[in-house]
Amino acid sequence: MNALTLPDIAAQASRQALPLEWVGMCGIALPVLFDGQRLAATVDAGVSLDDGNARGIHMSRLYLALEMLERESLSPDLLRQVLERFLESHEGLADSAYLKISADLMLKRPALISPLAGWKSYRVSINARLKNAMFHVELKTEVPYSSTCPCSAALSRQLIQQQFIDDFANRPLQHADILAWLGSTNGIVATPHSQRSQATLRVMLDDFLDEFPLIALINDAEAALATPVQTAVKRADEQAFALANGQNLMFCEDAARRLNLALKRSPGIRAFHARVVHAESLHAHDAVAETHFNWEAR
Ligand SMILES: Nc1nc2c(ncn2[C@@H]2O[C@H](COP(=O)(O)OP(=O)(O)OP(=O)(O)O)[C@@H](O)[C@H]2O)c(=O)[nH]1
Repeated sequence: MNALTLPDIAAQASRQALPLEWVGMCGIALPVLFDGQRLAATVDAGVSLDDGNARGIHMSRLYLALEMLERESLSPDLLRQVLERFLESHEGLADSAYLKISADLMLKRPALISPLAGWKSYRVSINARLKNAMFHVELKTEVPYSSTCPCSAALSRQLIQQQFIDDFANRPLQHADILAWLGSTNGIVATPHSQRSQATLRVMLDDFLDEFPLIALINDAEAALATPVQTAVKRADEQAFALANGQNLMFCEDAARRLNLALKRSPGIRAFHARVVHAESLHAHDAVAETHFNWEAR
């Protein structure tokens, strides 16, 4: 054998003629560009191996095609180009191409009242496929928020009413006394439980979008829930957060319905699936709700 001739096992015939649905690489480290940020992403890249007689695909060709993602900002068109490159480099072997990009997107968020701001990190992934010449792209993200139980709030109010009856029985009601009582611990003898909650959103995008509406999706979800977790917080911000929670008491069902309405109004989305998880402080288990729209059509 000539020293320059390298064995090419992938080019050999397969011992067992069998096509494969997905072959590729998972967890490739890649710095990608999105909305002016450089994100440390991990990428899964694959194709179908439709030629059952071929031993293997050419991993390096997929890997090298990913270089395009380093130079240009992520967009539907860029992902489609990468997937087309996957198929061109596997002509006769593969009919379908797949790409998944996962990263943490950092967004700077202002405080509710004070002139402060801080960063929030959102787990995002973009899942694209080119199959039967059809291009599909799905966005996934996770939005953390706070939820206060409406039932617990009602039960607490009832106890506060009972305390009021006990404390003011047979006494004339004086404005100043009531005001002082409202500011005392007796005026809030019971408090409703709240929980750190998370919405996981998956959306299928309309065809021919110029850019990924990821930030709009996160903003729309946070606006609908009205109680996103905060970054920089002074007492004035904490008080505003308490008010926001009190004005937006939510079971997990309420949160799912809010998201359903918001995502239907959000532009560029043709199908979605939302799952909310309220990490209960009443129980050691979670309260969970799911909702979707056009999702079976994916
Ligand atoms: N198909 C396949 N390749 C693997 C696997 N694990 C490692 N590789 C290696 O990935 C490397 C790159 O594969 P190719 O893209 O076919 O490399 P190449 O033959 O030099 O490149 P081309 O000339 O473009 O085909 C090879 O050295 C393979 O041995 C595997 O499970 N499947």
